[in-house]
Amino acid sequence: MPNKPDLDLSLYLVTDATSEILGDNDVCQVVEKACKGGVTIVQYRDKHADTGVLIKTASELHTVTQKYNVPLLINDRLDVCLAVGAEGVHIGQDDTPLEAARRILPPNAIIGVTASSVQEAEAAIQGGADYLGIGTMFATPTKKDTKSIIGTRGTQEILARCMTGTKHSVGCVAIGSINAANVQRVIHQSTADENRLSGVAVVSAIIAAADPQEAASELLQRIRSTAEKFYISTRPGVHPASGEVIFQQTPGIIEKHVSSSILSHNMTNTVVQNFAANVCLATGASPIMSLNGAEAPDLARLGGGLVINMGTATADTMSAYQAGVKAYNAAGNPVLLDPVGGGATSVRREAIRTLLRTGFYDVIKGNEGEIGAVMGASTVQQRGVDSGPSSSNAQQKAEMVKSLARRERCLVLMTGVTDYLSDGRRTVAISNGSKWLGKITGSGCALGSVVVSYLALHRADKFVAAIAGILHYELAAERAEQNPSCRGPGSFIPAFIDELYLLGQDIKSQDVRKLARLEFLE
Ligand SMILES: Nc1ncnc2c1ncn2[C@@H]1O[C@H](COP(=O)(O)OP(=O)(O)OP(=O)(O)O)[C@@H](O)[C@H]1O
Ligand SMILES: Cc1ncsc1CCO
Repeated sequence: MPNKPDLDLSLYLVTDATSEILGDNDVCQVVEKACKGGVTIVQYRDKHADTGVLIKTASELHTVTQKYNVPLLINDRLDVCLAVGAEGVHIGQDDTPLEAARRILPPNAIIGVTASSVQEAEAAIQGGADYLGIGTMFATPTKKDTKSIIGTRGTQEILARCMTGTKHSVGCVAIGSINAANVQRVIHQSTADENRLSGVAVVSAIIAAADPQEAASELLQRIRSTAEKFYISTRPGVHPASGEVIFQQTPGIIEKHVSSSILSHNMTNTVVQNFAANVCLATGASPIMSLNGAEAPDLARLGGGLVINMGTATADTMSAYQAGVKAYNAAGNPVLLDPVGGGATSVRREAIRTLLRTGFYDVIKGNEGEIGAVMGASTVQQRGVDSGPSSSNAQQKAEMVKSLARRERCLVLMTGVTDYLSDGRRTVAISNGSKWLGKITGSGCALGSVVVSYLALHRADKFVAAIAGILHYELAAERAEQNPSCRGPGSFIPAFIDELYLLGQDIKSQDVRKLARLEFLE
């Protein structure tokens, strides 16, 4: 056995010998294709074959994996590992105990351990496991004896407590029904602060694929692009922009947006379609109001952002939203979720759960009732789409956005007389805007359409991008209110559209620092 290699757990392939998954393919040929596609580690698992067959197959597999410099681990069977000189083993909680395995195998053997709970994970780390296989992520047809389905929340809890990602800890891969469609959200939603998965383990997503090489290569590309999608501000050593820097950057970002024609794809409600499209145009974006899920993949590749606004959701639009978020996640372009009326009915609460399960979001935006509904702990009972009276103070609202931002790994924007925005690290209160925004329908929805195109345009720091979009919107609203033509909500609307456009033209001559009522909160 060579020295223990630096483990690259990015794409971890677990083999399967059953006819439902492997069909009549040869496992060595499938693994070879998968290695060509980029799998970084392979585990040979066959719970039923005789020892002789296991050793023969493991030996053949080892010849393949060595060719690609990929470590081969054997599931459960230390004897097979020793017999073929594989790089290590993976053991479950009911298999050979970790310390026994350590005694039996050579010192450089890789030993991975399955963990379904914080306790199991802590014990495995204490015992010197080289990595953890965390799961079961989702119910999986390849493993009938699934002890516990823990989902992304359970994985996040384990990662948070085990301090993965620090140099004192071990790598972690998630396992259980992970495939190309859900891999990005699995990585994104499992992350707890700096603690994140080192990769994912898959079985049928590669073994049962028509083309295992292509399946592996697509998975690896999605895994790597998701890793890059993490906020720059949370990367160690990168100092997030704050205060002065934001004021300095905002006019330039707004000016760039005004002449960008960046795509703002809206899967929005039937009430605000026209208003939101006009708001987008006035800010310099190019709107498309399309609820056709079938065209989402093409639109997702155009470099813009997507709004999913549940205002007039139906069963049909729900499937369009799901197609939309999947397409934009896959393309790596931003998605904003606006859970309109989320706190009003049980149907909407269920829709939120479905959408959070389907993909991941760069921004979750809503009024207090809606943000409460996403948190699963409503602070106000919504009467329809409006928020309802609030009993939370400023500090509680700031806490709400911050904790949801940390939980969902995204920006959270809670609108109202004062808006609260957080990326889980930085939180600001923005008190610009006009009272008339609260008296017209769709002002929150249209703000979402603007924020998403700012995110698509300014990729360096989503938090700064969102602030630029909010200020463009709210400073224009202030100017519209001051315009003599504005006598109430009706005449406010055309004045507002005008000012969105005009502010874009003269932003460079404005002192944003003076105009913005923006307070940084701890
Ligand atoms: N009284 C107010 N003063 C200043 N700005 C306001 C006021 N009320 C709302 N706004 C602004 O209006 C925008 C929309 O916020 P609001 O909370 O009303 O959204 P919403 O309830 O989701 O709206 P809708 O469902 O009609 O789209 C935000 O930019 C917010 O700051
Ligand atoms: C009034 C209304 N009803 C469903 S969506 C919507 C627009 C504001 O949210």
